[in-house]
Amino acid sequence: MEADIPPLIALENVQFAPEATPVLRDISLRASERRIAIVGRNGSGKTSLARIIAGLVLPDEGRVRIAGVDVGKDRRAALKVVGVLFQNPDHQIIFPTVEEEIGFGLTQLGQSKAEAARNVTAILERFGKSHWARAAIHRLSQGQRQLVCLMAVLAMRPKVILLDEPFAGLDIPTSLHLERVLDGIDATLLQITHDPATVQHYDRVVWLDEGSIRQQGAPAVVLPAFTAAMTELGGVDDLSDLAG
Ligand SMILES: Nc1ncnc2c1ncn2[C@@H]1O[C@H](COP(=O)(O)OP(=O)(O)OP(=O)(O)O)[C@@H](O)[C@H]1O
Repeated sequence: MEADIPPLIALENVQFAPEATPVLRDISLRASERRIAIVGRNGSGKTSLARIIAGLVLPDEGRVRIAGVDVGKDRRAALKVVGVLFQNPDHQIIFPTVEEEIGFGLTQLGQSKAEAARNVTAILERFGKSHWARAAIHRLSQGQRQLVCLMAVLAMRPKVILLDEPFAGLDIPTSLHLERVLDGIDATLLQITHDPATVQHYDRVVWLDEGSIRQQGAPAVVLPAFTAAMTELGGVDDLSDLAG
């Protein structure tokens, strides 16, 4: 029976309150769509939610299962089911060369050095970037470093890829290139964004507001409501009223 198939992303009553202040309040989400967006104001809890879904942070209450894996407890299994692309590539790059950076995640998955090297070669070929293998990462532009991070995540073949504002800081041609690359990816994408235009073709939009899900559903329904609310706030708001 279809109802018995667990959803790819399953959150039940997730609460997160570091320093006793609630950041996420009773979040429940069951989703199996291939393209899911998370929108919300600054400080509404989007990145916190992404970190919990990736298993990088444990919630104070509630259950998180991605493809059936308890990502907070089983870190090795979590690496196989969920990958993360942060807004700033420099927050995730740790190695000096492109091949070392991409290879690291693969050896973390348990691949031998030879197997990892084959997979590094394959992903670089797929993106037409074989000549980057020995390149010093710090010499690449921000957009190029972002692409290295994306290749590193894709090489690990996770079922779900979390994207935290992946277009921030990228110029228009680089953004369009990244958008085309993302559109062609098989995995489920969960994208955090402030730009409704980049996710209007998605399957589902989740609107976070002060740590709770205010609305979720089809982009054609949720995005206009979100944009109208943000525009209204923009008319009266000042920076001292930023959420958080
Ligand atoms: N570990 C933590 N300790 C204390 N406060 C935290 C912690 N993590 C997040 N917060 C607070 O939770 C709130 C939500 O932060 P979060 O980064 O999840 O929001 P966001 O929606 O991603 O914001 P933005 O759009 O500005 O990136 C903020 O007020 C932040 O200061």
